[in-house]
Formats: sequence, C-alpha cells, structure tokens
Amino acid sequence: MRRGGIPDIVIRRLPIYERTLKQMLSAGVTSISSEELGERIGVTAAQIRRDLSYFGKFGKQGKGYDVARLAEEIAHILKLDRQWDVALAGFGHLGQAIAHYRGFEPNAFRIAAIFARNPEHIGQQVNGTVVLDEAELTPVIREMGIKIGIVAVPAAAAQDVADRMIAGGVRAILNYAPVILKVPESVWVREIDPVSALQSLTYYLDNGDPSHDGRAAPVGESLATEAAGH
Ligand SMILES: NC(=O)c1ccc[n+]([C@@H]2O[C@H](COP(=O)([O-])OP(=O)(O)OC[C@H]3O[C@@H](n4cnc5c(N)ncnc54)[C@H](O)[C@@H]3O)[C@@H](O)[C@H]2O)c1
Repeated sequence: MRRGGIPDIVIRRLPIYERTLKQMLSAGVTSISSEELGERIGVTAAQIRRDLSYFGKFGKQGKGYDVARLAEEIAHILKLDRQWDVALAGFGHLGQAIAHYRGFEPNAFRIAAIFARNPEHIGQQVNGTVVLDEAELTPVIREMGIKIGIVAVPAAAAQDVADRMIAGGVRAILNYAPVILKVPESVWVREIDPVSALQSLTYYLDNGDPSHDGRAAPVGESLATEAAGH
C-alpha cells in the first residue's frame, strides 16, 4: 500500500520513531545519531535515513538529529499535533477495556463517542462520554465530524458497523474483529488480530519438548532465576 508514493511500511515505522524519540527526550537525551536511534529500534541507520528522506531533510550530515525537533516533525507528519476524536463501536469485554484505556488521550486520541447494542450498556458513562445506542451511529459520527472508528463488535456485526461508520464520514478504522473488512479505497483499515499473531508465533516454537529447541528452555529458565533473585 502506498500513500502519495510513500510505502505504507514507512508510515507504520514513523510512530515507533516518534515514541522512541519522546522516551529519549524524557530521559534527557537531546541529540542522537541515526546509528543510535536504529540500535534502539532494531532497524539499520540507513533504513532510518531512507524513511526520513521521504519527508525532507532532518538534521545535518554527521551531526545527528535534534531529538525534540525530530519528534515534533514526525508528530506533525502523522498529524498528531492535534486531537483526534474516535468513535468506538462495541462495549463488551474488549470495548469496555478500550473505553477505559488511558493511553489514547496523551497520544492525540479521544474516545469521543461509544456505541453499544446491549440496553444495559446504553446510558453508561466512561470518562464523561455517554454510551449511545448503536442505531445512532451514522448520524452521531456525521454530526461530530469523527474520522476514526474502532470496531470492537462480534465478527458477524463488524462489516455492517464499518459500513455505517463510513457512511457517517469515518476514513480510518482500527478493526479488532477477526474479519477482513471490505472498504472503499478512500478508507484505511488496520487489523488488530491477536489470535492470528499467536498462530504465526507458534510456527517458531518446538513441539513442547524443551530439550528439542536450544533457545526455548534457557530463556524461560533465566527469567525464572531472575524473578527468584529479586
Ligand atoms: N476480548 C478480547 O480480548 C478480544 C481480543 C481480540 C479481538 N477481539 C474481538 O473483538 C470483538 C469484541 O470482543 P469482546 O470480547 O468484547 O466480545 P463481547 O461479546 O464481550 O462484546 C461484544 C459487544 O458488542 C455488542 N454489539 C453487537 N453488535 C453490535 C453493533 N452492531 N453495534 C454495537 N455493539 C454491538 C454486543 O452487545 C456486545 O456488548 C470480537 O470481534 C472479538 O473477536 C476480542
């Protein structure tokens, strides 16, 4: 996927750069080379320079980056220098956890509208946001000018909810339901799919016999030893 000629994989790395830079800033680091930044993130310095070169010039050759400025520039590129209202559909186990999560607000996102189907949930409040009937999803999203939606409903309801979000003006969807959403080209979707992530991890594991894989046992053992030692 490309946006304005920039590969989507580059866009996906930018938040990691931004978060790392912010962490460094709060640790008092003011300047950093692409080598050091790459080492922290686990990518090469050349990769970082190539990624950033899509967006113009940052820092002088051989002088490293000004951490605060680079963090700010990346936040600007990602349009994080404003607050984004987000609509959440689904207020079950996952939806409630998302609604209560305090990590969104400091990072430019506010759960501004919550939609539920269960009558027991409708009318509840989370951090000042009232849970609304999902029947109102499209008009409320349109009225509030919300552009980002989070889908936390059962798989069977996900496409319909996404369609109604898009009808209200949503252009970006974070989808937790284990289903591939069909959306117009103008809409961006990111899937959060822990089950398939776990399923792709099991590929790297042995069949349960720790002596079979030289890596699995020592890591587990060293963690246990460390925990016991504290
Ligand atoms: N719970 C998890 O840890 C987890 C993790 C990853 C993915 N998921 C996925 O997230 C989704 C939600 O999971 P959950 O565990 O919260 O399920 P849940 O059954 O606890 O909650 C789903 C909620 O969605 C509501 N709902 C149904 N149709 C709706 C609609 N059209 N509009 C608004 N609300 C509607 C239901 O009333 C229910 O309250 C599922 O697709 C699940 O596969 C869950």
